[in-house]
Order: sequence, then structure tokens, then C-alpha cells
Amino acid sequence: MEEINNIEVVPCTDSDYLKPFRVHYNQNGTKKSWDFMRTHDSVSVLIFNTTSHCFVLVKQFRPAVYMCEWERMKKQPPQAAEKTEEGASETPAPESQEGQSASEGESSSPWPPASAGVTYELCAGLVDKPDLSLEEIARQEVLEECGYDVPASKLKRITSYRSGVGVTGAKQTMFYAEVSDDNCVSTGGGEPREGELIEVVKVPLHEAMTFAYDERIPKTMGVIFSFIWFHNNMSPKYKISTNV
Ligand SMILES: O=c1ccn([C@@H]2O[C@H](COP(=O)(O)OP(=O)(O)O[C@H]3O[C@H](CO)[C@@H](O)[C@H](O)[C@H]3O)[C@@H](O)[C@H]2O)c(=O)[nH]1
Ligand SMILES: [Mg+2]
Repeated sequence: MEEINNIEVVPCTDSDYLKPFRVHYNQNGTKKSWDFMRTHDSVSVLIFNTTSHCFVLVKQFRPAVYMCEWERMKKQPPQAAEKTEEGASETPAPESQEGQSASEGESSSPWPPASAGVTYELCAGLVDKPDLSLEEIARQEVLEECGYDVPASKLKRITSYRSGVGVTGAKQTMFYAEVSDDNCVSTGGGEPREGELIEVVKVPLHEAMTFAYDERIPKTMGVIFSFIWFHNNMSPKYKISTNV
């Protein structure tokens, strides 16, 4: 699927996306310190297509996930690393950069295949436009990433929560959007100007819970939680309509 090469890891000294800090404080008389990152809050959207009775997810290469997999591979013998990935039916075959040496210097571990960094996620985006409401940002992400044009008023707020409490503490607000094939105006895929390369994937309703708990399919907690939310709150409605 993806072709990832020319990988180079360097220290991050200046970023538009995150800023590391150390906070010193006293807690109940004990002197403590904590390292954290300042990042943007975010929105995510569970999209359900009422025409095909499928959830609409996005699949994309995540460098941070890829680098974690690389670290994990360095600690594990290659056979053992391969074994845990075996059977991930959605995982594409290893690609050309496999076997390429790391350019980090301290180790010559080969890079894992690009598929090791690809995850299934809810359509999501950073809250980086102060003049727009969360609903409006979510609406734009649904359009840019998945190609569905739905009014912001049709987005139902599910809940919000803290993601990465140890590192960022950022807040993510989750919405639910019901769409139909009539709302589909493009193939989505992300904002090309930002270099986004996003694949839109559909998960049929009847496969959703198996998908959610299949550990071989790399995914975010948002996918798992939102499928369970749908199961608890929306399933009776759709069970009736599918059985007619
Ligand atoms: O280091 C970075 C970080 C971001 N980008 C760009 O910024 C865009 C950000 O995309 P956006 O869709 O706004 O955010 P996501 O990357 O989808 O992140 C959201 O979705 C993630 C998965 O749910 C969550 O972990 C995040 O908190 C949430 O903001 C990316 O596509 C890139 O174009 C970079 O180029 N370099
Ligand atoms: Mg996104």
C-alpha cells in the first residue's frame, strides 16, 4: 500500500504540532516533576452509512506507530516479531524498504514494512482553527477525509475524554454522523495540500464487534469505544431496519 523510504530520525527542536515542557510542582508536600507535551485538542467522528449499513473509517500511515513497531522489533528476534503480525488479514504485504538499515546510528535494525505503521481510525482532526466550532471542524474532516457532505447540525455529540493523559492530556470530542450514499460527494482521502494520504474503509455493521476486538487489526481506542457505543445506543434501530 504505502511506500515509505529515506527514513531519518532527528531530534525535534521546533514543531507546529507539539511542544515539550517539564513542570515542577509540590503535591501534598512532595516535590515532583512531570514531562508533558502541549498539543492541539481534537475531534473524531463515528460515521455510519445508512445505505450500506457500514461504518466509515480511515486508514493511514502513522509515523509514531511505525517508530514504536521499530523499537519493538529491535527488542524481539525477527521470527517472534513476525509471528505476532501473522494473520492480520488487512495488513498489506511487506514492502521494499524492509531490510533497509536504520540511519539512527545506534542500531542497524532493519525497518519494518510500512504496513506496521498503518492504523484504522475514526475520521478525526486537530482543533487548530479557533474561529470554528467543534461541530464545524468535525464537518470539515468528514468532508475532507471521507468525502461525505453533512451539515454540522447533523453531528451528534457522543462525549469527550482525555487522550494521552500521561503525555499530552489533550481533549478529544467524539461525534456521531449518519450519512447516506446521497451525501457522498467525493472519494475523500484527506487534504492533498497538507500531504494527507488517507484511505477510506468500510466496516459492515454485522462485522463491527469482531473487528473491534481483533487485536491483529491495529486501531485506536476511539474505534473500539464508538462501536460499543453504537451497539448500546443505536443497534436496536438498525436491527429492525435490516430485518425488514
Ligand atoms: O508532525 C506532524 C503532525 C501533523 N502533520 C500534519 O497535520 C495533519 C493533521 O491531520 P488532522 O486530520 O487534523 O489530525 P489527525 O492526524 O487525524 O489527528 C487526530 O486523530 C488522531 C487519531 O484519532 C488523534 O490521535 C489525534 O489526537 C487527532 O488530532 C496531518 O495529516 C499532517 O498533514 C504533520 O505534517 N506533521
Ligand atoms: Mg485526521
